[in-house]
Amino acid sequence: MSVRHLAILFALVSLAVPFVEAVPEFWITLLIFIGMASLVALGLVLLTGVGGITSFGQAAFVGFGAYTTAVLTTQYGLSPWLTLPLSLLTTGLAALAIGAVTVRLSGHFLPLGTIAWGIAFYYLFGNIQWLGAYDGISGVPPLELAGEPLLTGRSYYLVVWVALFLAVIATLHLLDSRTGRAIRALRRGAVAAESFGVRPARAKLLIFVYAALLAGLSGWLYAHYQRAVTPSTFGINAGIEYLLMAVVGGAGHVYGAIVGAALVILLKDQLQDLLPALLGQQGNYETIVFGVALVLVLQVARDGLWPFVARFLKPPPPREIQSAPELPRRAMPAAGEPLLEVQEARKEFGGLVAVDNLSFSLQGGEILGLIGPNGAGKSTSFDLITGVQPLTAGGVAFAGRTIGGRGPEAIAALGVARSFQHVKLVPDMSVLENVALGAHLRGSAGAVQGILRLDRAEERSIFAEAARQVERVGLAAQMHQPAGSLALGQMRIVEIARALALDPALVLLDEPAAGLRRMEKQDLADLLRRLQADGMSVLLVEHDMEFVMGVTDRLVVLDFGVKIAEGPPRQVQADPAVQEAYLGGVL
Ligand SMILES: Nc1ncnc2c1ncn2[C@@H]1O[C@H](COP(=O)(O)OP(=O)(O)OP(=O)(O)O)[C@@H](O)[C@H]1O
Repeated sequence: MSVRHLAILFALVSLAVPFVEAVPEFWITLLIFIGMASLVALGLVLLTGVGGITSFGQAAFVGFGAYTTAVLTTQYGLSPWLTLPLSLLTTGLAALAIGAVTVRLSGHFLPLGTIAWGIAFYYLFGNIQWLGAYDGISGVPPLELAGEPLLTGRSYYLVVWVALFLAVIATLHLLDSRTGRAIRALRRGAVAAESFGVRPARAKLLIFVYAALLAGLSGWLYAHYQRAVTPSTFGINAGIEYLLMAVVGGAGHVYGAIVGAALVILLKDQLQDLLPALLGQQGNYETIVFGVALVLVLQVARDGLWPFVARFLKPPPPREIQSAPELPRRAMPAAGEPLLEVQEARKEFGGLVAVDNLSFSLQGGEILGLIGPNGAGKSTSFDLITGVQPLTAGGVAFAGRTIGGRGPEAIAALGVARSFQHVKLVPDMSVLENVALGAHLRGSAGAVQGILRLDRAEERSIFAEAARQVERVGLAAQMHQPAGSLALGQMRIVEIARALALDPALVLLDEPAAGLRRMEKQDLADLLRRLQADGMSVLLVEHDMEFVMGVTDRLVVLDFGVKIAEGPPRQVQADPAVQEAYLGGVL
């Protein structure tokens, strides 16, 4: 059975539950809570599991959704269905404001930030008199459907679970879209994603707001089910429980959210009776058990429980490549015209001058080698050209435009693509999907189009292009394998395919031949010559001198950040200063 079949079966069975008389009311209540919690956990799967943003404060957004509808229905007499968009709007705006500050935090400051506002909102809800202070708001009206109030658990159950299934479908669609690829790429660090046009702060804010909206929806459902709201439901304890659900179920796996929510809620229900009976006194002991469980899960099964379930299921079939209209191509610069001009570029790291007033130029259709001993400043030069590192002084111009000082996305948009010395692929994404990320800037579909599946035509074109580039670099046989399963040398070639998917005028390749066998190096040299014949320019950093000598038109040699030679390969090879820099060993 495949994941898809299991999901459909599960959906059918769960939607049939309220119609089965034999299911006790008590179970219906538990299942309603599982459904509402799954919505929050689903947001966390995207936010924490996929996007790498650990949030302890998600319960506060449940509170925003719940309080908005409680206030609007009890104090202003609005109909509950009318308050749904307003609850989502309030939650979304709150998330935009909080997220704009939070997602920019790095390392442990980010989860700490979420704890801080998780606690802050609990006290805020509890101290505002018109929100009922710590007593909260009661008398929230029930939802009505076709004029009938949904007062029974069985009728409410369907609303909750239909909302959950719609949210699952929306999240699956989002992940399988241009935006989803960008979000998944971000977890492995922002540099590669940025170099292909993803704006990390924007993408992170997007999933922050998306996760908050799911939490707000859960809060809206909660308010009309419980018919009352109190701040204690939306405190930091609840925030920790939601995170536990996502982690136990398998942060990063959409269906793990439901598994985790079910497990935590069922366990909590049992432990709340069992532990006080065992210990002989009342108390929230289940919180301690949850803490221990979280630590154990992180030790034993970092990916949560879903991968254990998925092991028994048929893996999804490889993505089908359908014929689709080609994406628009960029006009290549004229051969021999100046394309890249590096002017007195300087980069200091503290007291260390990594690149020292470096100037060189590269022409359209040229393959230029940037060589030099270890630590000479080659990779730093790449970072300066592609905007990954800001220049300390000097400038860089590309196709007549100043690019020094611009961000990596803006430079990528002009047609500059690169590979990295330390491979930066998303290991659990297929080779094809990794390469498709390279075409990010050639598409335009946003998150909403992705969720509504209005992006299919563009996605077909992006994947057809990605497949072409994978074939172009000779990795057709590995196209559907996870990128992380390839040998290091092949991963470097995948990075070239990803760079080509951007349709660049200039590709910067950082040690592409490292880890390749002799035949593979020959294939790579042939590929570079074919790219050149197509009008592309290449800036190449490479330690394999035989390869460099065979493929480049010209060389620039760096030593301690300073250019010590420049010219045709044979002339540079004979240069005494270059021989000296390499201690006579390599050249
Ligand atoms: N982010 C950084 N912070 C501090 N120093 C750095 C940083 N990046 C590079 N350096 C230093 O700058 C110098 C140039 O490094 P760079 O990686 O550009 O050299 P390279 O020529 O690419 O070397 P290799 O061939 O070994 O990759 C080195 O001394 C390195 O330690």
